[in-house]
Amino acid sequence: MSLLEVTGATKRFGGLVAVNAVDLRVEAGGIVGLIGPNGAGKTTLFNLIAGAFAPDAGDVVFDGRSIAGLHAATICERGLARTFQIPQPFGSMTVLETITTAALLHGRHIGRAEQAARLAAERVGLQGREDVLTGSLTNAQKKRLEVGRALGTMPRLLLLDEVMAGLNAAEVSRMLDVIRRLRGEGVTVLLVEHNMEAVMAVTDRLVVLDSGRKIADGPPLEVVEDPQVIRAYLGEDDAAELEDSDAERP
Ligand SMILES: Nc1ncnc2c1ncn2[C@@H]1O[C@H](COP(=O)(O)OP(=O)(O)OP(=O)(O)O)[C@@H](O)[C@H]1O
Repeated sequence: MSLLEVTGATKRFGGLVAVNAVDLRVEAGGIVGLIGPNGAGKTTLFNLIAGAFAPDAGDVVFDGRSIAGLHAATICERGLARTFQIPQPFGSMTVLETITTAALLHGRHIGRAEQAARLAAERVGLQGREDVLTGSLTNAQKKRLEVGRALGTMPRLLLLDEVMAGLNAAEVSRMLDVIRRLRGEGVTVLLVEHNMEAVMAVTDRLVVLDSGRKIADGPPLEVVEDPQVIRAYLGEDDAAELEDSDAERP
C-alpha cells in the first residue's frame, strides 16, 4: 500500500477544472516531483491533499484512511504537512517560537514542543539561529524555516511547494541536502518545483500535470524525454520545430 493514494481527484473553480481526475501514488520513503507549466494545477492538487479544499470528486487516502475533505489541522495531526510557496512568518517571532507554534499541534506541553522545534531547526540548518527574529532572516533562511515549521509537526509525508524558487545555486544545493537528509530520516517527500535541475537531482519519480490532467508519471529521465511533456512545456509549434531539428541532426 502506498503512503498517499489520490484517485480521480477533481477540483473546479466555476467553469475551470483546475484538477481533472488525477491519480497519484506516493510510496513511503520516496521523493516524488510534481511538475507542469504555470496554471497546470499543481498547487490546487497540493491544496486538495493538505485539506485547504475538499475535492469535488475523487478521494485522497493517506496511510490507509481517507482524508478528503478533512480539516487541514486534522490532516496535519495525522502526519501530513505542507509548506507554502511564499513564506510569511511573523517577523516579530523568533525562529524557535515560529517552529514551536507548529509543534504545539501535538499537545500543549511547551517543553516538548520546544524540543521538537530545536530538532526541526537543526534539520533545516538553522541551529544557532533559534533566537533570531524571523524578519531578519535571508530569503533562503526563510525558505528553510518554512520547511522547519512543517517539520515541527513531525510529518511522515511532507509536501514542499517551490521551496527552491528564488534561491541561488549554493542555496539550492543546501536545500537539496536538507531534502535528502529528510528522506534518510524516513520522511516521504512530494515536491512542486519549477527548477528542473534541482528536480532532476533529487526525485526518484516525476508526475506531470498539464491543464489539470496528469500527462506523465515515471522515472525522471524518461518523463523529461516524453514528447507529450515537451509539448506541454514548449507548445505545439516549438515542440515540432525541436523535433524537426533533431531529425536533421546527422
Ligand atoms: N482559488 C482559486 N479560484 C479560482 N481559480 C483558481 C484558484 N486557485 C487556482 N485557480 C486556477 O486554477 C488553475 C490551476 O492553478 P494552480 O495554482 O493550481 O496551478 P499551478 O500549477 O500551481 O501554477 P504555478 O506553477 O503558476 O504556481 C489556474 O488556472 C488558476 O488560475
